[in-house]
Amino acid sequence: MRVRMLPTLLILWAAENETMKGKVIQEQVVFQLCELDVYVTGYHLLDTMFILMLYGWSAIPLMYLLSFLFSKSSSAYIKLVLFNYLSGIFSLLIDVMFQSDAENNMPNANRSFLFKSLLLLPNYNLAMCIINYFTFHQTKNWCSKIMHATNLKCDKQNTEKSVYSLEGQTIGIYIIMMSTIGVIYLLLIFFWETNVWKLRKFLNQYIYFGIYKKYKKGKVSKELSGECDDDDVENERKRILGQPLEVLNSAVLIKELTKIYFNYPVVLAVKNISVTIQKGECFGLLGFNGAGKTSAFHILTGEEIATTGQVFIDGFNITDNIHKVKSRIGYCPQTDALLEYMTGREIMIMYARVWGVSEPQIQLHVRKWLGSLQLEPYADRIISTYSGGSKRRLCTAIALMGKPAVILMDEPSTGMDPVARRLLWDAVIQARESGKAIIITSHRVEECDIFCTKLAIMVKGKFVCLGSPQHLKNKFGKFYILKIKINTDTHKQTLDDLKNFIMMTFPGSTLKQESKEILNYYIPSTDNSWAKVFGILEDAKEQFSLEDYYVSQITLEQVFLTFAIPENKGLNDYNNVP
Ligand SMILES: Nc1ncnc2c1ncn2[C@@H]1O[C@H](COP(=O)(O)OP(=O)(O)OP(=O)(O)O)[C@@H](O)[C@H]1O
Repeated sequence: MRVRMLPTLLILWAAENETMKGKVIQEQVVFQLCELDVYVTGYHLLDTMFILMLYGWSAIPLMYLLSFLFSKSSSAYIKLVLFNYLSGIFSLLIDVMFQSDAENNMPNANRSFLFKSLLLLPNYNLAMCIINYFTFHQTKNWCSKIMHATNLKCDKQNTEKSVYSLEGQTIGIYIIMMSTIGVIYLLLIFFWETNVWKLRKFLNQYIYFGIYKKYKKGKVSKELSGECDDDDVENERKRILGQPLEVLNSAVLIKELTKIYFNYPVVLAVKNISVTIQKGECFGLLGFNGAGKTSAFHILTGEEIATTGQVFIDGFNITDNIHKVKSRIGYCPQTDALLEYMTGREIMIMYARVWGVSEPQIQLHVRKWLGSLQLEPYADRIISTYSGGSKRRLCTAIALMGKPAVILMDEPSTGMDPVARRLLWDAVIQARESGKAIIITSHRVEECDIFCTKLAIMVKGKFVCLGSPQHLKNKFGKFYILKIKINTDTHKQTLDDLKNFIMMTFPGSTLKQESKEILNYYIPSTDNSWAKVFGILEDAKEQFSLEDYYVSQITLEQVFLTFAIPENKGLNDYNNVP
């Protein structure tokens, strides 16, 4: 048994590794090592190749099918490699144990079921092909040499039959099984690919959510009501609910979108959000870690199913027309989705073809996008050699190229240096101005301030504010930032007088920071026009011999940070602003 198992296991190892070319080389090395000429001499090499090709035909679809069980590629890779090794080894052990143990008490029906089940495993079929092929030819060989061997079945019936026959120790049944299960697994993949979306939709929207709603009625009506304290968010919601789809006529329409992860414990990631994004608009989704941005984003890209609510992209409902929607979006995911063994130019050409750019135009089109993100110098290098920032730039170029109606970018500037970031901003502004709708998530608030025309800040799955960056700054930043640079030789009494002057002239102001040279105040903007503030400070500059002063509006980042304090309901309270 050991003699039969060793080459078989080695060949299994060879067959499971990497490319077909690699397999053939490994296989020849194994045959040479084990001195198994029977697999390579004469036309036998063709038989061996045929067996290995059928193994690939059946194993690859099975691995693809099983990969749906995993959400992470790394764990899928490790577990499927283990599955391959173990299924090969154990199926063979089971076969050998039960075939050789005649006194086994297992009923025949069970034994037959067990063997039939093993035939569904490509590794078992491969192993049996290899073993039986060897045994068949070796027996034939010995029979031709030792004419009257007593313990060998050297009768004509045995020696003249084909190795592909279905009787005795031959490989016919295993060849048929590998061919058949390859087709079956491919059909299952096709069925899964075409129906998984409907199945997930049914499970999420009707089964899981139905049960959840039944047992958590109070929580659902409280958390998922969609009502919001902020008037902009509330007005947008009412506008969307009150108008028909045709009137809203938006590139992206998100209507009462909710996402619940039905794990343990259940997570309400997105809670009834509504917003429209028009063509030529760039919508920035801001929020702290865990706010629900990525969940909302994944629904827009079709990676996740919405639990309730609707999303329309370019007029198509994402839940009913996922394939049409996918062909209308450009997507730059958070993790670089690149084929690492292609060059930058090759991958761009591939995507240009996917987008349907005509062949004569492809080179020009690709050159334009490579140039716009300054990727030309690396264009002919393999992607795995790119730096993190260059990979992000390539992902951005792929998302922006072609003719998508909507572009989705998940933290596109992560890992980019300031120059690359500028290029990205220019490219996004250009795409926006060409009439595309862009949705972007970013932790860089200043970035959203530059190119977003509309912003929403998400906190615990809900929008807490909505509007243009300037609108948000005006609305939530009801104070100015005043920085006063004092002379280093200013007397302490003069400094105290200056502080009293500011407090008296701008009641309600707060001294946020004080250093040897700089006083940093937040002063209320209500009742204090820019002209009035500058007029007062010009006088104060003379009176207190100030070196300089600087008045500015609150930054978007400071607006964003006000939402970091959960109890900060009065967002105009600048004592809470960091
Ligand atoms: N697949 C998942 N299964 C269960 N819970 C999830 C899953 N994905 C996200 N969550 C949970 O949903 C909530 C929102 O997560 P999400 O990733 O959408 O937030 P985010 O705003 O994108 O955060 P970050 O800025 O860190 O990417 C979190 O509580 C998170 O733990």
